[in-house]
Amino acid sequence: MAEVGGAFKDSLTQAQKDELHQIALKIVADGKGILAADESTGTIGKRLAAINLENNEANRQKYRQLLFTTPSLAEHISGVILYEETFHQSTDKGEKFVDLLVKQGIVPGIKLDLGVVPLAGTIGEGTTQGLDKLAERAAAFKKGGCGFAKWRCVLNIGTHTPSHLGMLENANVLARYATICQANGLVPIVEPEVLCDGEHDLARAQKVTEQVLAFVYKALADHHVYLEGTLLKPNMVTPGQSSSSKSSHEDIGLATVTALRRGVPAAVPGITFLSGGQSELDATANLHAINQAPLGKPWKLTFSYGRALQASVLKAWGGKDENIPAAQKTLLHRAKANGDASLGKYAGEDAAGAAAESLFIAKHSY
Ligand SMILES: O=P(O)(O)OC[C@H]1O[C@](O)(COP(=O)(O)O)[C@@H](O)[C@@H]1O
Repeated sequence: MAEVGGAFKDSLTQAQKDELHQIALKIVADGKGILAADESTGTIGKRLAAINLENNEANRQKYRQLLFTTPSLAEHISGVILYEETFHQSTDKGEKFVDLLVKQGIVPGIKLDLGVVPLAGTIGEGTTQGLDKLAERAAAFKKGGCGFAKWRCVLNIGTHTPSHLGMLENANVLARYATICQANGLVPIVEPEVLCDGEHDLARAQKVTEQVLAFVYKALADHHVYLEGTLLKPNMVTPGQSSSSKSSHEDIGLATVTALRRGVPAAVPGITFLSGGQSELDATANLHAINQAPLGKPWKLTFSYGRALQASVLKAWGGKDENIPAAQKTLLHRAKANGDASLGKYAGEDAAGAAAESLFIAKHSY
């Protein structure tokens, strides 16, 4: 298509679109989801501190090696998001992590954003930086074997937030990132995370999520983003962590799918939720309830969890070599539970152990 309405020049060839669409479909294949292992150095430091390990490059490599060498990982994991340092790392035997993942049929992805910075003139809101030289970086990661990317924006619910400016700016930066990714052959995962900090109830969380999604998809349309070659990584709609009202998994499933149906075009192939500090068991049960919600769902609904896939793995490992097989077994167990939940076929499990612990950290600055 050369020009439409005199103002649009399609910048992607059909072959580019087909490639992006195929990658997106592979990531949301039935019963599979994403392992978000892209914690930046500061964030992984907090995870390692919990098991008394020093946050140095050797320990970060050791931990990521444990994750990526898990036998049968690809049964329920279709994509892994990497941090830049991890992208350059290899196993002890010298195999690049990226190659190891590709060999297993897992699509490697890369976190392209460079973190949240304050948005001047707002009440504590932020925007996400990293657009400078983004095309060059995206091209290099594509060449190095990545098939997708991630960019996280953060919005918070308060009496006066998110503001119009906060929603507009974050939607726009996500759209700019998305076009740059697509031009360079990477499927952009668009992540507008509405944090669960606060006393708000389920209805407010739903309304804010709907508004944020409306801004995001308006911006993606304005920037001519090819939706079939994107994925969305949203929060689930839950009451605020400090809310006095508690909601059932079914309520959360219904509120989440209702908000998504109002804001996410059917052209988007898949929605891969973040876990946002929910306990492992809640994140799995809520994903199951979302897939069970009695409403039409034109997209795949699966997981892209960081904490809710890794918390009990870290505990089982504890930094000790002899615990690696047990930790890998734990990862496989959680991946399977979430894979089942993405099909609405999670049978539940014992609430014992680490999986039931809340992973929420108030005012968590990433
Ligand atoms: O602040 P960072 O280091 O970029 O990490 C943010 C984390 O948030 C996520 O987007 C979602 O993680 P959770 O599932 O733990 O909420 C991860 O992909 C990522 O590791």
